Amino acid sequence: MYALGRMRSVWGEDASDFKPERWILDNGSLRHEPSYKFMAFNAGPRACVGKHLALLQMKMIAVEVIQNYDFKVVEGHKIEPVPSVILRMKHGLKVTVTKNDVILMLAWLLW
Ligand code: HEM
Repeated sequence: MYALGRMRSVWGEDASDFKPERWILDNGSLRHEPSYKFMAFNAGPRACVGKHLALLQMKMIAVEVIQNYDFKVVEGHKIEPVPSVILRMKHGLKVTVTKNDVILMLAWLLW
């Protein structure tokens, strides 16, 4: 898959593994990578000035949503990226969203 191949070439063979500890050095400090490895906000003197605000908002939304809902990808749904500068999903991401074990809706997350 294009996106996974690209991720591995930048972040290593275990790129798709959930490993938060990959960002912590043996001495306990944070590991920094060159900003050019993550192009969404670009890098250098004209990089996006809203980057930290945007990332903070995304994290706040993710925490709220993950704490209150469960997401399950609909079986058989084809997950395919669109090869482009930004990472989009060709068919969206079809998921079942549940809260307190009650099925609320069948949602299409287009991003
Ligand atoms: C997901 C959200 C965002 C993405 C992906 C994004 C991405 C980008 C990119 C790619 C650039 C061009 C950088 C370059 O020319 O090298 C840019 C510039 C800029 N962004 Fe964002 N941005 C986001 C959110 C925001 C927010 C929330 C703000 C303001 C609160 C903001 C303010 C700006 C400004 C002022 C520039 C121009 C910087 C300059 O030319 O010196 N952006 N952004």
